[in-house]
Amino acid sequence: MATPLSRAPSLLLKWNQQLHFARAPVREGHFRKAIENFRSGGGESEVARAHKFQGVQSVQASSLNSRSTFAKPHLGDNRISFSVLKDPGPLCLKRAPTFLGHKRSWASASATGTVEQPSSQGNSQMASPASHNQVDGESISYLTQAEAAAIDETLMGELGFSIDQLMELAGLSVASAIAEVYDAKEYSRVLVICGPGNNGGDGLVAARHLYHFGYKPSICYPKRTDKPIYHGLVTQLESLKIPFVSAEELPSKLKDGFDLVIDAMFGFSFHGIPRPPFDSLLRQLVVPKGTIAEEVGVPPVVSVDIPSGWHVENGDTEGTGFVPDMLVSLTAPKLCAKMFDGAHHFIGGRFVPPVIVEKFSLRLPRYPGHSMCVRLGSTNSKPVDVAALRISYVGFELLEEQAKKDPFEQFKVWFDDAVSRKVAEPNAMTLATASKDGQPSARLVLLKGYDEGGFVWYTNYGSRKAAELKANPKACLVFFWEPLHRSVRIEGSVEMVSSEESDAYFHSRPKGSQIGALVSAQSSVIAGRHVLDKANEDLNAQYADGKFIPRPEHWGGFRLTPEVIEFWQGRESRLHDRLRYKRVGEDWIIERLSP
Ligand SMILES: NC(=O)C1=CN([C@@H]2O[C@H](COP(=O)(O)OP(=O)(O)OC[C@H]3O[C@@H](n4cnc5c(N)ncnc54)[C@H](O)[C@@H]3O)[C@@H](O)[C@H]2O)[C@H](O)CC1
Ligand SMILES: [K+]
Repeated sequence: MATPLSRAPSLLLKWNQQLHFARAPVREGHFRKAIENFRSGGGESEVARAHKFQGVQSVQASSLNSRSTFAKPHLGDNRISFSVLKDPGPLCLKRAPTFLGHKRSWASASATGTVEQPSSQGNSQMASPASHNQVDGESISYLTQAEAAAIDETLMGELGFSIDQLMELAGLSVASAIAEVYDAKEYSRVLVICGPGNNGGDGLVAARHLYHFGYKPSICYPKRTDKPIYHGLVTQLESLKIPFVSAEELPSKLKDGFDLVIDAMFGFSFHGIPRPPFDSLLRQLVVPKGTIAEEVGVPPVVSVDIPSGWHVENGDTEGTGFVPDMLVSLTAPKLCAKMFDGAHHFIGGRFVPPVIVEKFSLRLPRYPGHSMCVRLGSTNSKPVDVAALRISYVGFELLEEQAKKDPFEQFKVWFDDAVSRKVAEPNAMTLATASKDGQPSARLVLLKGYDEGGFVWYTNYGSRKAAELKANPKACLVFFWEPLHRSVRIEGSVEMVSSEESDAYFHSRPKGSQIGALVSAQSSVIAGRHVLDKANEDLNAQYADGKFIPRPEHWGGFRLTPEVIEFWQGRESRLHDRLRYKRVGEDWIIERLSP
């Protein structure tokens, strides 16, 4: 059923920048006539061809069917907005030379757009010029190649910016975004691969900022541009003793020399397919499907503005398989960013003045605080197929001949592996308990010690888990060490640790945590955060000047004495290794379980 006009979704069609539209003075009457022509000409095949012509993947061919109605077309600079009776969704239209009887100007005129739901504020008939390219509730603009270049030109023309300035801000944004995601201690060795244009310049600037942030950058800059700005950037890096390495000197597995790679090869002026040596450099950044980056020696990759080698508007049209882990879009994302489904997408370039925002009808996210970058939500409009989320567990095994006879020794081997592989919180474990009548509950707690006597954690004795353990002193602990594809499951009976043990641990904790234990009546309902803040403030005042804080009676440890410990090692094709240790008297027997 057609939507009543008053509630019609509004639509903004943006004319393709490559067209000659601007040369023809267009009047509203012309447009009306064009639309009529378009409709009476039978839109279907035209639309389908337009879709192909534009190669814009996000636009599906959809026709202006008989239910479509246009009202009050509004002509902007190079935009046309109007209301249409049509379900929300993407729309594309094209009309060939006779469109307006104005052959030269309108040849191959085409337009794409997205039909929006009317805003709750009303004005459903007319889209605001700033409302194009909305995605996923995060309404931001995605730029064509021509728009990106036009924004740059305007910034450096009538707005008086210099390229050095913009590049400095772009490079600083990239370094700031990297620092938000990749810790300088863990990802210190950063390889910055720079291309011949301004994207490469952004990489050189980012490398300098990363150095000052505490990283250890190296630069691969195989095609240097002979211009003063680039000479200056190179001199600045050399003065910091930042090494320059040739493409030939790089290890074939980049992971052998670097913890992180910055791809600053090509930005929005890229065309065609990458020429040497960038073609082979890019191949070194590809993680083949079905493999794990770490195992094929590819460190995480951060792309500046565009994943290099991708078509600026259509993405990885060459099927290179290159997908960076992080993309830092500059000014506004380019259309190809819609196809980016890596883990982190940021925008940088907090210098866009309102006049640019208006001129190009930009929608940009708000930057938090004083930050130079802002994280975007997922731009991937595909719904997550949870059932399809799977990784291949390759590289480890757990065979009987390798396993220790004693499960505590085996646990130590795996726990130490998890620590040395820098698993985040390797001592985090799920503790499952059950009430007396069998209602299970589970939560994460931290292991604070283990030996042959059992596995120990501390908590509030008034909490739900403590109550359940009192009523039913049996529990299960589960560890999951994802990077190693390992899990350990421990079942047994639980008892409170001695008060001496609890005292000793309590007083080893930082003062803030000791006071925290006094503040919280864990699992009880409270009126608001202020209750905690107030109690915390009072107790801090009470125990100022290093005064001894006694362990509250309601706080202490539990120890689980295991009867069963199972070690699970993920293996290929779901044929995992499972070894179960069962206590039999003083000994342990080991059984292999089917995966
Ligand atoms: N407004 C901003 O946000 C700013 C962004 N900046 C960055 O500048 C780039 C665009 O820079 P530009 O110099 O125009 O182009 P590129 O860096 O993309 O590269 C052009 C460079 O590459 C060569 N080239 C093109 N295609 C190929 C190919 N197939 N194989 C090999 N080489 C190729 C071409 O010849 C040129 O030499 C933008 O993306 C941002 O990163 C500015 O720093 C500041 C303002
Ligand atoms: K790039």
